[in-house]
Amino acid sequence: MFYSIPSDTGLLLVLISVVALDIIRRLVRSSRERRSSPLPPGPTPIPLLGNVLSVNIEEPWKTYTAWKAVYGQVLYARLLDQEVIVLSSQSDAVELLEKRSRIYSDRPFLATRELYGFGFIFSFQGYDNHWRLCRRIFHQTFRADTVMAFWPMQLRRVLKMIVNVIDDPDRYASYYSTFSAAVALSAVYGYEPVPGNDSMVHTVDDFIHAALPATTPEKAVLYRMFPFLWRIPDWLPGTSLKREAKTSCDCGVNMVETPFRYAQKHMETNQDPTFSVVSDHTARIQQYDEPYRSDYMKALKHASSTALLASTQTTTSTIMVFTLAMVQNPRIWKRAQAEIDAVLGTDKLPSFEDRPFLPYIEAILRETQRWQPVLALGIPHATISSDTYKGFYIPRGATVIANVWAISRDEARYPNAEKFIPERFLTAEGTLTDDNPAKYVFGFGRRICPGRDIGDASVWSAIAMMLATLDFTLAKDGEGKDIIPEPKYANGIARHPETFPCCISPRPHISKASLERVLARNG
Ligand code: HEM
Repeated sequence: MFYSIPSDTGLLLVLISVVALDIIRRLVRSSRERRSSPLPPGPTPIPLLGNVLSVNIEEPWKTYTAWKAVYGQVLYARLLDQEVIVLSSQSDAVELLEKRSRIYSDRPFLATRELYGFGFIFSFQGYDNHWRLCRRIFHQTFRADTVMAFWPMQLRRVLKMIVNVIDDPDRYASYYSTFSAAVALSAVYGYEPVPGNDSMVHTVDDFIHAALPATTPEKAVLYRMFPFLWRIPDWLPGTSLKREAKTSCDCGVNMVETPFRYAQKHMETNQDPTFSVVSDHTARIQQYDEPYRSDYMKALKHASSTALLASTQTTTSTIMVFTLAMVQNPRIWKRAQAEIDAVLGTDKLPSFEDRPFLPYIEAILRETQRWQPVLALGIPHATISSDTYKGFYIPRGATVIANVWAISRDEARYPNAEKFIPERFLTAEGTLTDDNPAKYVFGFGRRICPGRDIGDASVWSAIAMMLATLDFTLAKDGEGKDIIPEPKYANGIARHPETFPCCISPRPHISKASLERVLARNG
């Protein structure tokens, strides 16, 4: 793992010692700060490394969930010098991250953030004025009562996605990505990508691929433990980390600037530009003077590119999870189709006004969010000051993780939690229960996902429209035998099943031509 470290072992030992002393100094300081209350229970740490070697790096949520069984719902671990509090119940997450949000709304230091050009992603930004401004921009365009302006565009983009899937079913996953990127590009920049090979969609993909290695915990640990790696001169052999980081920075700049330039040009040349985050806020910016105007412009660029990134991965991953669940459970999509046909008939496609009358579709959406949460540990928070909770000491600067995976796997609340069972969200009368996973899969408190309303609308429209128009069956091998999908999960920015073989085809009364007619009628 450390093959790219320079061969000067003497220098290396000195530097490791410096890092080790630094860890000891910080641990001594934080233990002095500790008063009478004990830390929450947790696994026994080993000197310096803490519990880092006991964590499943690929799927840390599984380690934390296993620890919950031993140490309880509020536990403490140490990863190198990083103190971590894991909250494995919704009520503790609400109590701390929401009710005490003035303490729990910071983000932990991410060693790879600046190095890999993530500085613009405000999801990782500390709790400061720049974050507040980005958040306000988001809220003004994406709050629950304004996102309805995007509904017609979202329904149109879903239909285009379904037409493409009918045309070329083997590439379904790539059409899901185009759909998610198209909604974000349209809502944020007023840009309508072309299907297949759109250059703007590529700017997002390029950044994700370049930046992905840096999002792995191993890389963050590497840089945290050996910050001098970044200062290795370029001429030394084995400086691939630096090259990787430079590519990521270049792609990041491209992702921030290219769509933004497009949006500005579009506004200059159109009397009536499409409503979007950029058009909305470029108008608002005019009322301010410098230096606030420059701060606002910077925040607008950062909020816009963060929206593009945050929405693309999460939406695609959720639709992938839904598809897997449907292919594995034909009974469920057949029941959903029966509900749609009973409520709407077979001549009409679902729209948002129909949503309250389709509880089974809603239950499928909830179960999709619960069954395989795409952000299994949310995004970690950090404490701004120390705190005491349930008699335990919570240190200042601790990383605080809401373990969404553990919440979704609580057998008392969700019997047979590994199974996909939408009925768990329905009463005996067929109405929805009060349990809504949206209350935990979108995070908590002041950092709760600000794109949740538009994200929810994208996912609902995709699920409802796909169920109304498509059948989901097992693919066949060369001998005509069913291929049972055994999906592997990719744990990148958002967790999702990798593409798996399946057969997605139009329902008997649906054809590509009939959907194209609907699209033509709706512009
Ligand atoms: C559709 C599925 C989505 C899921 C499951 C999801 C989930 C989450 C979660 C768990 C967080 C962390 C919340 C916390 O720290 O407590 C988050 C943050 C965030 N999400 Fe989403 N999200 C989704 C869609 C979107 C969309 C569509 C957008 C943009 C339009 C978006 C933009 C953001 C941003 C900007 C943040 C960072 C907020 C901050 O740090 O203050 N998300 N999301």
